[in-house]
Amino acid sequence: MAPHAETDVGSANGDGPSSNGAVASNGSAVRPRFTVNSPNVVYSDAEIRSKYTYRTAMVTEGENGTRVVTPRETVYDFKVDTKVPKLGVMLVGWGGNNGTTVTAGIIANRRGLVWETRNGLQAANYYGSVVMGSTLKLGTDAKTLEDVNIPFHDVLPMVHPNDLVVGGWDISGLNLAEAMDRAKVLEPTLKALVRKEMAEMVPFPSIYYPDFIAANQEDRADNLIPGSKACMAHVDQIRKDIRDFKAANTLDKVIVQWTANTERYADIIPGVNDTADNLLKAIEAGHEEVSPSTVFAVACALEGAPFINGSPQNTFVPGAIELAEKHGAFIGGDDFKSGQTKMKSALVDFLINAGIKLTSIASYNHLGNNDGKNLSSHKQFRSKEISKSNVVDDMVAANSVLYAKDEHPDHIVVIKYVPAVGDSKRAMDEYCGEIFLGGHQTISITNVCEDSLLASPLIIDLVVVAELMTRVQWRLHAEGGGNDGSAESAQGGYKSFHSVLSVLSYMLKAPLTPPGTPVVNSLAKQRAALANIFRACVGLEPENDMTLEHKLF
Ligand SMILES: NC(=O)c1ccc[n+]([C@@H]2O[C@H](COP(=O)([O-])OP(=O)(O)OC[C@H]3O[C@@H](n4cnc5c(N)ncnc54)[C@H](O)[C@@H]3O)[C@@H](O)[C@H]2O)c1
Ligand SMILES: O=P([O-])([O-])O[C@@H]1[C@@H](O)[C@H](O)[C@@H](O)[C@H](O)[C@@H]1O
Repeated sequence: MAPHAETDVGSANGDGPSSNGAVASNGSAVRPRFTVNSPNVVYSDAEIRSKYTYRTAMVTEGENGTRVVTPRETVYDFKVDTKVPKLGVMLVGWGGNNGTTVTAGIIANRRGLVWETRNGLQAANYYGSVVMGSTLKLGTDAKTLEDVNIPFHDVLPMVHPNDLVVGGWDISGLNLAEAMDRAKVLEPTLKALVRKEMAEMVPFPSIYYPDFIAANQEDRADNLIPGSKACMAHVDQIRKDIRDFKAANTLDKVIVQWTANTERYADIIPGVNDTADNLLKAIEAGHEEVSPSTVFAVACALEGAPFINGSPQNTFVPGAIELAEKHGAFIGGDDFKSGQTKMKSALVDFLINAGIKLTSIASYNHLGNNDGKNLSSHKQFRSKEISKSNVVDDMVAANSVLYAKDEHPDHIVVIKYVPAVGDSKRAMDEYCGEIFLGGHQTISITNVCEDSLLASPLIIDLVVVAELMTRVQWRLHAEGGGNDGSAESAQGGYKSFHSVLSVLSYMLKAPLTPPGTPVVNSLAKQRAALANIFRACVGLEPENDMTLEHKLF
């Protein structure tokens, strides 16, 4: 089999629809699973259009130190293209633990595999994926007044992960079956079932600039595009790989995700990576401070392929962000939020919103996979330390009752490499807080889980949501303009969301947001933003949890 093969494309276990309302197969417009009965929502063969009133409140200084709060309404039109594309995902670092695990997981789900474990039979599932494993309240049953919940995946037409065509690059040339063995994540019985297919998959050669990842990775770097620093030939080769992969698999779209080793931070140097033009010139000139992940980001922006960074380094230097904006290409990052940080962004939100003064967080974790090995090098650990450390800042800053300006809880992050525990990440956290009248509360958490089995569903969610966002457009609604497209010219054209997809924040430790806009770290708020933006696209109000129907009668 030729190199760069991918997982085959098939329907969801052959037993029914494979995407939201996917009464049609991949690559054609699909009928939604529900319709919204409102004059603000219009369905056509190819689109769902909604008129949505976004309600916020603006606060100004009033007299005598009071504040004045003025409710504000902005009316938007949203438009969702309901054609679910045939989608490819190209992983940078495909032969790593995450890359092999997510690929095997998709094959296992697509084929509806069941395998034997010491605890009995295990069937493939998408647990840990918000899109595939969680639900969303659609409304209240008109007769019983009970909640009606639907799979998150059904709120809008989305790609089904079973239909993803997976490929990618790796500096290690092992085929995916050998790489899966090296990863030591999956049960032998599952590996046996997917081995044949995985053995036919071989990553594209990749770019390797030894200064950016740990020296201990050198011995696996045997599948390389020649050259050890950034150059336009590397950008061009990556663009060509994307195009070839797209053509070979007759794909409508490709999304690229970095799940390769954590790199060291790149220095931000004026004239080198501070603007789009300077970054392109720096690559042209072979500047040593341009990282491989930034070269991938540049190639994707020029190719118009969404690019998501699942590692903590500053891939998105200012020039890379500006380049994506210029080309209207979508980007998202940084660093998959899989275990310890996910707990933290939920727990700290709870503690501070409960009025408990969090005074310290001590976070340790050790792991023995190749990620841990790479992070045992100081500069790479430093990237991770940064992404894991800023995740409570906004929650602390929002509570002026508990914290004075610039006051922060103590927060340390330690990661150690312990080869014997393999992919099983062990995280130990101690949260200390001050309670009523000088009392103290200490919460200790131990979290043991397979690192790659946590990260793989996030890779899927990031791809599915990012793809959907390429099909959502908006414009300000002009009074008198219809929602059916008839008065379109009078209202100005539709445009896409900002290039920086902060809507992906739920899946990422250090969410990238459009320049100058705030970062939201609270897990609950991140999920609400995701769900409510999707609801707005079908003309539904945000879920408000007031349940007045159960209180006022
Ligand atoms: N697993 C998790 O829970 C989790 C959570 C957050 C972030 N991450 C990040 O995801 C990344 C991947 O994790 P993993 O466990 O799969 O690591 P891994 O070391 O098993 O895999 C990384 C792969 O990237 C390859 N690689 C390195 N540089 C490359 C380059 N320039 N081009 C192409 N391939 C390259 C390596 O050969 C390796 O196969 C790491 O940066 C890790 O920090 C993982
Ligand atoms: O997502 P999370 O559990 O907070 O963070 C994890 C770290 O604790 C771990 O050391 C690292 O190797 C993983 O890649 C991941 O970043």
